[in-house]
Amino acid sequence: MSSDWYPLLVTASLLLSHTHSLPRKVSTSLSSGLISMANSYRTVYAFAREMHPKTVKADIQYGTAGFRAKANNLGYVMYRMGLLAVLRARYKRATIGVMITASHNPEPDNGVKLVDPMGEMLEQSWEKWATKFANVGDDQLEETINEIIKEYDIPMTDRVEIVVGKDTRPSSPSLAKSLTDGVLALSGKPVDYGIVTTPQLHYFVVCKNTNRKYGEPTEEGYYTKLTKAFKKLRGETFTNGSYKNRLLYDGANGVGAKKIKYFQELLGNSMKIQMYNDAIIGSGKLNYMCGADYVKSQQKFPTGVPVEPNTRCCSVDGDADRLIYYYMDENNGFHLMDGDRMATLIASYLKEILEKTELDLNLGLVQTAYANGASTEYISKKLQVPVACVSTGVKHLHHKALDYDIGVYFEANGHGTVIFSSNAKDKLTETAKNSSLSEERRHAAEALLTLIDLVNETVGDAISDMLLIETILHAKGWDIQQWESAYTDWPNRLMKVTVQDRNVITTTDAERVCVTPEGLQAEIDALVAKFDKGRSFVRPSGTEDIVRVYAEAATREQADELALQVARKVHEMAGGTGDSPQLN
Ligand SMILES: CC(=O)N[C@H]1[C@@H](OP(=O)(O)O)O[C@H](CO)[C@@H](O)[C@@H]1O
Ligand SMILES: [Mg+2]
Repeated sequence: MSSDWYPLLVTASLLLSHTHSLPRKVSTSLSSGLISMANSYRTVYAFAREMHPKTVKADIQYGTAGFRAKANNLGYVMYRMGLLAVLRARYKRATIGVMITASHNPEPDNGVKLVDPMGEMLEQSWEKWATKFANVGDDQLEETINEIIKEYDIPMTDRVEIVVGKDTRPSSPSLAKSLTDGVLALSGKPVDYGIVTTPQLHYFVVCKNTNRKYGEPTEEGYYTKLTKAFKKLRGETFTNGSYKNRLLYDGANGVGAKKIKYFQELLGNSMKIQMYNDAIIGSGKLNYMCGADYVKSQQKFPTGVPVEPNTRCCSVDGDADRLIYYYMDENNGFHLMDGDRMATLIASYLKEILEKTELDLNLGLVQTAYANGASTEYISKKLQVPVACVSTGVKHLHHKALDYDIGVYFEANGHGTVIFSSNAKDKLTETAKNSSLSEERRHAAEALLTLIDLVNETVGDAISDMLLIETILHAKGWDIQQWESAYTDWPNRLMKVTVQDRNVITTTDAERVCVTPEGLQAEIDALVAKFDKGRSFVRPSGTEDIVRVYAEAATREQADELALQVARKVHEMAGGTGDSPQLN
């Protein structure tokens, strides 16, 4: 297939996209001169590249969360992702999303990830194309575009929409401009939603690709859908038993702080959310000593939130797709309620309500190897809900959760959601409508249907998850201590090891078994065997240039010691750099 025609479009759209900044007269003569200029398309194409030239020699890799780097190194990557998004959209004949964010990373960083038509992360087989697009020289870009068009036989005539969102980082607007230039260069139609949370962006993409069946593709549509469901489930009584409808909320000085204001307004008295860490009114920096990642990884109370003993608090991360709950007890003891806790609470509640519907729908929970062993044991043995373990990264969890009628998935770091199959939705709708069934069955089905509207099924969504957790605690009449009492976490420790090349570590069995370097797994097994309740695994990070070591054991000291010994083994056998690992 010849694709020699597309530079014509490039010429046209670039001229059009840049004419807005030209004086009217010049602009008109440029537009009318398009055809005669067709032969000089290469110059125009080069002009686009000159505006976004490749500035970094070193290769970067499309990882677990797309590309992440220092923001000032990302302009050309954005431009190229704009090109790729259009190609992907044409191939899928659907709207594709692009989110500009570096999530929980520091403010000077930024990043980009593509969102597939049904809200999934970019399909794995295209990750290598994303990596290739980002790394080829400017002069190979055109050839690379031709190559992908040929490989997938991409129809290049459709006018496709690319939905763009960004977080609050100061670098985001100019990066969005580079991205948009890429979209326009291939005659795509960029739809810029401005500053939104990552899960809002996923929601817009799905709304558009389902012809609005999933909801209205607007911010207002999103707020209305979630708050309406929340209020319906809460009913007229806002407190219940030990449950109080007051929550301290840490917005991480990011988009999560901006957007919670709409919820505060729409929820009225049904839920009192007291927001802290809003950079707009305070002076705090994005994710700095606050936010979900800080709280989870440091196991510390964030700055900027007042310490009130035994009061329920939560933190979201920089793009509001992760959520962590916690509280401080009266002895200043910090208690963390992470993704495993949320997953088990949600799965247990869904199981309860599902039983009342008497429907034959299968419910399952998906975790990664980082899930605390106590949570896995509790949910599989006590609650008898099947648990699957998959590789790190939301795409793996989401994919596995599709195997169930109701699939709950969470990473321990607080990223997760629930997805419902169309079979589940159909059966619930039938049951809710069937007047010959008992009131209890019908009510349970109706409650579950409302709950589906409260959940952002497209991706883990901190605010939607928070409303879901609040709904469940309200229904059970629980305070945060009652929620915590379900099980006791095994002490655990996460460590990082720096090595020359992290890819020398390869794994299998959902990353729980190390395949190379040869002999390392046997060493880990021997170390684990020395510890009571010991468990440990190692894997190369997908977002940082390090190897992660995880260890669990019966006591804190033992967990620390096991992690340290495994980390030292990794350092020794996998080309460690710098000093031998130490506990910090
Ligand atoms: C142990 C851990 O928390 N790993 C995180 C981290 O991935 P790594 O591949 O471990 O760097 O970032 C991912 C993207 O945010 C997230 O999905 C994952 O859970
Ligand atoms: Mg995030």
